[in-house]
Amino acid sequence: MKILSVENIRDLDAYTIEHEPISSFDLMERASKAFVQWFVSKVTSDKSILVVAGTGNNGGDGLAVARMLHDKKYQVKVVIIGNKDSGSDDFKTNLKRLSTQVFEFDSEAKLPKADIIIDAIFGSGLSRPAEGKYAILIEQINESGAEVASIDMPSGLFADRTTEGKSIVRANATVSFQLPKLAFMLPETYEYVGNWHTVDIGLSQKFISEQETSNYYITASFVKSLIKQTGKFDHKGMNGNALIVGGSLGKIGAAVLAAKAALRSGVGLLTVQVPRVGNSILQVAAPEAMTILDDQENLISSITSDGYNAIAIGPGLGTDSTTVKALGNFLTDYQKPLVLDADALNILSDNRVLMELIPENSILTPHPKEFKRLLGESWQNDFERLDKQKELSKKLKSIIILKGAHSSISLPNGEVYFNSTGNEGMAKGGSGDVLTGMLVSILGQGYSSRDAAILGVFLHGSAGDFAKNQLGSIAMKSGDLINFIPEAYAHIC
Ligand SMILES: NC(=O)C1=CN([C@@H]2O[C@H](COP(=O)(O)OP(=O)(O)OC[C@H]3O[C@@H](n4cnc5c(N)ncnc54)[C@H](OP(=O)(O)O)[C@@H]3O)[C@@H](O)[C@H]2O)[C@@H](O)CC1
Ligand SMILES: [K+]
Repeated sequence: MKILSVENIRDLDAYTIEHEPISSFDLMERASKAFVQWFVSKVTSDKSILVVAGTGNNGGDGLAVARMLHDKKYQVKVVIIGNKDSGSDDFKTNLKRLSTQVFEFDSEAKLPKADIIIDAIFGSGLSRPAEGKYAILIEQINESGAEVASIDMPSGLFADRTTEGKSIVRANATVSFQLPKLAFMLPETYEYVGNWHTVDIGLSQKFISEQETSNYYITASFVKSLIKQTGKFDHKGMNGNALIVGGSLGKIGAAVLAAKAALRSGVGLLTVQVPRVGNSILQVAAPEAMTILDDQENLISSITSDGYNAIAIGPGLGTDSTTVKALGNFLTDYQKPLVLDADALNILSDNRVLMELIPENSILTPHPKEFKRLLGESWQNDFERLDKQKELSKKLKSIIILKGAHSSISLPNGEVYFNSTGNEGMAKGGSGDVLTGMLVSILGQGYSSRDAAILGVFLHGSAGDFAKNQLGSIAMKSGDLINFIPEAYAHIC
């Protein structure tokens, strides 16, 4: 699913109005109806509602929503902020059609009490940070103790650039029209956006398909379209031959998690290269995998490269100088895309000349701290972090999976795919090792690096969602993710 800029969204509205054709008022009716449909599925009619409306089209939506909820027997009050006489045409028409109580905002008075506030002050038309009486109103909403549902955007938050200042509505939920906004993907906006949803309001699919964008939101149907069909005459050689290099004394578990995840993700043959200390642990924990033993007892001192379709390096690897040397020697000769995680990334960050040796189209999977080390610098806000991620992907000609809520997958061509699966229960040690195993397994089956990254990240998150459903986010552990990989596959195959 594309994530469009505010300019594109405005043009999309205009195009739909002209070409469907539909009047702007009727489009607003459709949008408001979609919001109301979502709202009534969540909120019972015994709750008191306060709609807080600006005088643009977001405010127009708010007034239409107030009318529709009133018709459905909800108790609704409306507070308007701004000059009604200079409001948008559709705002004015909706004001005329409204028969509920309407108050004008008075910054000296208290807001009427309500269980739920519907926030319709500003949407995508925000042109500057909220100040003055708008900031006072937003603070009153945030302090009210009511649950807040925002229409299209939390008022005061910019959709596709960073918002200076803190006068932003803190919504429990945001219902966005048709497409998600870039701001929804970034951790720093979560406290304002809350849980977000999109509702279909029939904006032109033709126009959307013609728009150029570098930002995408990964949907299940998109992931489904990437899956290769398997056949009756497949044999293990056709499903690839992958190698995982990792483990050191005390960290063999990381290699085990990666190996088990790889085996559950469809690879035909799997070999794990571990220090000698890891041999029996691996052979018992993952008997389907073969092992290659390093000469060293407790760490990796050389890396083999012969005959594999895909290689992952990193889980539990450690950063001993012998291992650093081994990685350097390996990278000097090896040309095919790799999966690089955990200590492999830490070694690269500490030995930056090695970064130039990363093969094109490799997949790097840092969490934010590892990303910062890899980048060698910090960022002011999440939008800047995203730009830096794109730049680093281009520079390294590799894919970077920046892990977190809505993990972002940046490609060397500048595109970024944001993940739609996963949950807070996955923020535990070992979760990244599971992802690495899944990625190398999928890459080994002949998927391109891009498709492997998208598939792996989506399925990993989806396995996490199934695990949370069954076990709860507190009790689930990273090893549990592996048990739910089959359900994640079943969901999209
Ligand atoms: N178009 C369509 O067909 C559809 C649109 N839809 C809905 O329309 C919304 C977009 O509507 P919109 O473009 O009218 O912008 P909106 O967010 O209401 O605000 C604009 C007003 O706020 C003002 N303003 C801005 N910043 C300010 C500030 N800091 N402090 C004070 N004032 C400020 C700004 O003033 P100006 O910048 O011109 O000075 C202008 O007066 C969209 O989010 C969705 O909800 C849906 O119904 C689907 C169909
Ligand atoms: K809003």
